Formats: sequence, C-alpha cells, structure tokens
Amino acid sequence: MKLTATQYDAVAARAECLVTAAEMDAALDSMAAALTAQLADKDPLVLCVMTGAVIAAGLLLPRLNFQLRVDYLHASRYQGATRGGELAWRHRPSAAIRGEHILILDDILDEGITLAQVIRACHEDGAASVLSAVLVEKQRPHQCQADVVGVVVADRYLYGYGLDYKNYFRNAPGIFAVADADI
Ligand SMILES: O=P(O)(O)OC[C@H]1O[C@H](OP(=O)(O)OP(=O)(O)O)[C@H](O)[C@@H]1O
Ligand SMILES: Nc1nc2[nH]cnc2c(=O)[nH]1
Repeated sequence: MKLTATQYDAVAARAECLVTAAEMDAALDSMAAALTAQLADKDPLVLCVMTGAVIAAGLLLPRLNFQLRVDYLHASRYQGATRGGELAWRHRPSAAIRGEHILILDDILDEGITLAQVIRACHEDGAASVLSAVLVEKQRPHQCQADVVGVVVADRYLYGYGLDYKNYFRNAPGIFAVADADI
C-alpha cells in the first residue's frame, strides 16, 4: 500500500532520530576495520541480504579495500509489516556458497530469526566459514549473535539505512524510531 505525501510527512515528523548519519559513518568505519582484520586474506564471498542490506552494502563495500566478491540472497519475514512471520526464501544462491568464506551482510539483528536461518543455510550449502555483520542490533534477546555490529539501539520499530516502514524510508539518512501511534 502506498503512503500519501501527507501520511509520509506525518510519520517522519513523529519519528525520533536515534542514530545520526555522522554516527553511522563512524560505525561503518569501525565495522570495516573489524571485517578487514578478519577477512582481508580470505577472498570472501559477501552475501547481501536483500532488500534491507542494500544500503549497508553500498556504504560498507567501498570501505573494504581487499579482494572479495559480492552476491545476494533474498529472505524476508516482515514484508512491509512491523511484526515478523515465517522466513520466506526468494533467492538462495546454494551453488555459489560451496567452499567459500561467506560474509553475511544485513541491516538489522532483531529477534535473530533471519540471521540464524541464513547462517544455517550457508553451512548446509557447504560454506568453508561464515561470518555475519549487521548495521544495527536491537537491545533485546536474539536467536543468534552477529560477529560484527555497527550500532546497538533500543528495542523499537526502526527505519532508515535500509530499514523500511511500510516499504518506505529505507533511504532515510539516520536510524529513526517510528512513533507508537504509527505502529
Ligand atoms: O532478526 P529478525 O527479527 O529476523 O529481523 C531481521 C530481518 O528483518 C528485516 O528483513 P525483512 O524481513 O523486513 O525484509 P527486508 O530486508 O526486505 O526489509 C531485516 O532486513 C532482517 O533481515
Ligand atoms: N524496518 C524494520 N525492519 C525490521 N526487521 C526487524 N526489526 C525491524 C525494524 O525495527 N525495522
């Protein structure tokens, strides 16, 4: 469903900025340093978890100044909603994963259901090793941990830097918490 311009502006006006673009830049630099230390000699295959990780990939990959390749997987459990359901696989690059050092790149670790299943799928598909990195981790229990985390934020519904609200706001230049009234 599309938001009208009035609805869009009202959601933005009520949202709270939790992390600024400048803070995200610093977090991305730290993530790149940690990933470089762990992967620079591994010729990894970076798997972007579509759709949310598209911004993370665009901002992080140019900071990784070493030999790597990029592919994507598409797994989704929110599909525009503010509560997650079953994970739906739309693209699982099984053949490309065998024997590779995999870096899974996602926008957020929330319940951890997505990341846990993606990690398991990479092992099932014969990865040589699996590392994971997320831009944002919510302060709450998760089914699994990410190896590299950008920022840790409160357990609220978020948008920006790839995270959507009703399929909008993935391009927002910060991490914003949606107002209770809009959830
Ligand atoms: O830790 P979890 O509770 O499993 O949630 C994290 C997942 O939720 C979002 O994906 P979503 O299903 O919304 O798809 P999207 O990437 O297309 O936004 C996000 O990109 C993560 O993959
Ligand atoms: N957009 C968005 N997607 C999510 N997936 C899991 N948690 C979130 C969240 O807070 N915002």
